[in-house]
Amino acid sequence: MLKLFTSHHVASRLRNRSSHKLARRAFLSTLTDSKPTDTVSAKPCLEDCQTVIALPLLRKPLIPGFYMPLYVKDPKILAALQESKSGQAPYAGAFLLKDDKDPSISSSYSSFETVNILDKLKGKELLNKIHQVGTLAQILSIQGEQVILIGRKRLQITEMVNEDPLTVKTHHIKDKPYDKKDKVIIKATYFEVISMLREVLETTSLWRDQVQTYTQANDFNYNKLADFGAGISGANKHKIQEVLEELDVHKRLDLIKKQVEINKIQVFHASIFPESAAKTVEDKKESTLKTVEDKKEESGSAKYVKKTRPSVSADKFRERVDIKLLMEEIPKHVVKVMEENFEKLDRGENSKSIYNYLDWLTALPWGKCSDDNFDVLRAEKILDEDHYGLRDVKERILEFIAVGTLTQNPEGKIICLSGPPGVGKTSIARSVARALGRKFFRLAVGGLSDSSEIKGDRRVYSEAMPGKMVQCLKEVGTENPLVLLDEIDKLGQSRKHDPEGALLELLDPQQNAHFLDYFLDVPIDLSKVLFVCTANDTDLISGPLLDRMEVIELAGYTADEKMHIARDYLVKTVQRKCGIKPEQVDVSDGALLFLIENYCREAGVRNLQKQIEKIFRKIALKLVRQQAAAKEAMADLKSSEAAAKGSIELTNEYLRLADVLKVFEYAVGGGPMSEESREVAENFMIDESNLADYVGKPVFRGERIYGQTPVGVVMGLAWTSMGGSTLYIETTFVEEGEGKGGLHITGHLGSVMKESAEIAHTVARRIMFDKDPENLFFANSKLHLHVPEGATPKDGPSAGCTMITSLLSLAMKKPVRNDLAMTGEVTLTGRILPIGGLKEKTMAARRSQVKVIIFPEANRRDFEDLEESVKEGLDVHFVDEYEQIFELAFGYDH
Ligand SMILES: Nc1ncnc2c1ncn2[C@@H]1O[C@H](COP(=O)(O)OP(=O)(O)OP(=O)(O)O)[C@@H](O)[C@H]1O
Repeated sequence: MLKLFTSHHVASRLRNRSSHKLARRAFLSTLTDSKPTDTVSAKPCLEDCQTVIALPLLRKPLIPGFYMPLYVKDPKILAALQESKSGQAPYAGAFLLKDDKDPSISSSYSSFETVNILDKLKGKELLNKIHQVGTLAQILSIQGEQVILIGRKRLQITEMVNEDPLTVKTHHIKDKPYDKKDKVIIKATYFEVISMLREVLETTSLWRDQVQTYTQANDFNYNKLADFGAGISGANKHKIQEVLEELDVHKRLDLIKKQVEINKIQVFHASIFPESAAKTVEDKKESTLKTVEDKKEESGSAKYVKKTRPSVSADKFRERVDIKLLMEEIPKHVVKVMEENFEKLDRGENSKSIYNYLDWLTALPWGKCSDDNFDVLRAEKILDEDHYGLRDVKERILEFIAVGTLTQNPEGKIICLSGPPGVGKTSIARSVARALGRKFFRLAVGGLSDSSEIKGDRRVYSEAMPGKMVQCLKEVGTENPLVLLDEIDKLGQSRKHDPEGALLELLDPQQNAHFLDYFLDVPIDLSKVLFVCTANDTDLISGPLLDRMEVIELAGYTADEKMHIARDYLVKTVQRKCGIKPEQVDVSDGALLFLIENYCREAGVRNLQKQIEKIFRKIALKLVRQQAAAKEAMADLKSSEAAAKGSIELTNEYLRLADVLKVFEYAVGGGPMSEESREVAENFMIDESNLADYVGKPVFRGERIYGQTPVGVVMGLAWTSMGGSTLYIETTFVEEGEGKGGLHITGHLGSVMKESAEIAHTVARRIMFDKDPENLFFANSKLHLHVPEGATPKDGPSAGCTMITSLLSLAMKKPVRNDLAMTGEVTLTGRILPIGGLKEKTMAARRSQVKVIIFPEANRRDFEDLEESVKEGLDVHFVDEYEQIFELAFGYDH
């Protein structure tokens, strides 16, 4: 079931957010484009920017390629920066402050400000306090007091030009050229650093965030790698300044190597000395090096280092959220909570739970949404590309997208895709996400019995975790993913833990804009999430949940549809997944049809897919065996050839093996296949004759038990959550005696079906009496009515007409026509009432070679709405009264 849900709050939330979003877009487009924007279009070549305003940095130097937000309070400086930005040279100089121990300086910035002490220090005094080597920084944006810079080049101050604001003349320093002969060593170090950085990035998500704020990841050379490494290594500011000042590329790479190594050790250290790791470990790094190495050896596991929790100061988290904060993307109440926890870390309260908490809180994609794509034509193409048929479902999804196009707001109901297994519910939801350009997340709610899975744990114990929705947002990295709530009809029951209540809160537009996860303990906005649900049986979904959904039924596929799906989708996908080239295997239509009809009589295509996978796995194995045999034989021949010192003649067998090998190398390695090789390639042709070699003998036992239906047996049609199915109603005579008339019922029937059988007995008796008052069969016969397969529970009223027919057949000793099936509820007066699951029942009848079907008149419209391929070749009758059924079932000539 596909449920597309957006809150009616969405519109207003989007409106509120739109200004931020615009700001974010503008910001990102500037970030990703290092070329000048409109306002800086006349910017001169970097080389010309020699005279710049000097901005002191307190926390760390600005590395070329990285962004840095600043908070500038001095209006004079702001005006100067503004002037630079809109003028010819949108640049400033960023220089690390040498000494930050001066309390007057430290107290002048809040926990989120990088630093602004320009109003405290001026002119020469300031000049003396900053490092002379810094960075030429492009001014990307200025919003109020917030300035965003991106590092471009290294600079060295040569003289002061102006005192207030401090303006300096600089020269751009270049890396030392390296000798060609050093290139090999540099290259080796380069690769070493790359592999170490890879390891570091696996270690912690904190550094991964920093990578995202780097602009030149696609354009790496030795120099840039060293800078990049410095930016993400987590080194302290003095080390980074050292890297900034180091112009020898090899030495710079070496510095990074060392730094990354130290950080890995720091991670390890935090794992074995958690309490001491709480304090700043910078100073301890070098001294603990030895101890850690010893412990590493003791544990004998290098991997251990990777898996452990790094000790970080609040700065790491601050860095993670700095830009989001500047863009006001994080709600104020969350900022407040973050700040409180940062302060706890600053005070040294470095408990695992604070770390964990902040790790989640700061990692959420506050304000970050993927842009919805409401291009209907593109969406249609994607849906058709991924799925055959499913006309109604696709139409409904396109309607939803069309509404989004007109309103720029994907408001709609939650869509619930309901149908038997394997009809494509999950995969269509995935396609919708692809069509809309949203991230996809599948949340299996089947069997879920504890609301904490959705709402998270309270942070009363250290292993507490947030709920699935928070995990989802962190994983997808956007606030507007498409979340598939899979198998919502199988939600577990628990009064105490009430998972349904948690789901209602999640799906309710009134509540989910302020969804409260117990672990996060701050409301989060889930109104932009698009919820889609799936279910096999919507009857099992509780009323309040179902009320919020718009159900779209996926009834199952006809044999013809399955053929298309198998040939055009399943075979191609499975073949690709098994690494087999299309020209190597040909599965004939006949084989596919045989599979469909004799191996997988199901509503969906799940089993069909499994059978096709079986075929291709067997072929893959054959190919691999061939290759191994060919290689072995070739090696043998080569060695005997060598033994004979060239005197051996290549036999035909050798040549054949060599060809097979070439062919195989093509198949496995994807190399070009020569024409010659192609000829000897073993092409696998799968048809009806050899299908059993791949998938075994047909396992399917037909639903049809009787070739010729005997007296007292009639075929009915049933609906189950697995799709439609045929079922027989059998009645037999037990004993006769005056006044002994009665009915014994078996077959694991539910109460409704049992009542139905009693009604059928009464109606059949009346009909018999009307037709032949002399006939006392029902009055004097004890009868037994059974519905095979006795182990399967059955219920529902729709077998009423089938039961009456079965009883009358026995009473008249006349079998019904052989190719007949029927369904319909019957009242005591013999009127026929409508049934559900008409499409599934029709398809089940087709699968059992039924030619004539009797449906209630009230279902005529449902039948007419079916696709032609489902209706084709069937003789369908619609009836209001049982009398009409009597005519159809017994009024035939033998
Ligand atoms: N109309 C279709 N066209 C192409 N492939 C299809 C179609 N319907 C189903 N499939 C394929 O069949 C397989 C099973 O589908 P899927 O897992 O989406 O079924 P489902 O309805 O979600 O089943 P379940 O209820 O068991 O989760 C998938 O590989 C899917 O791509």
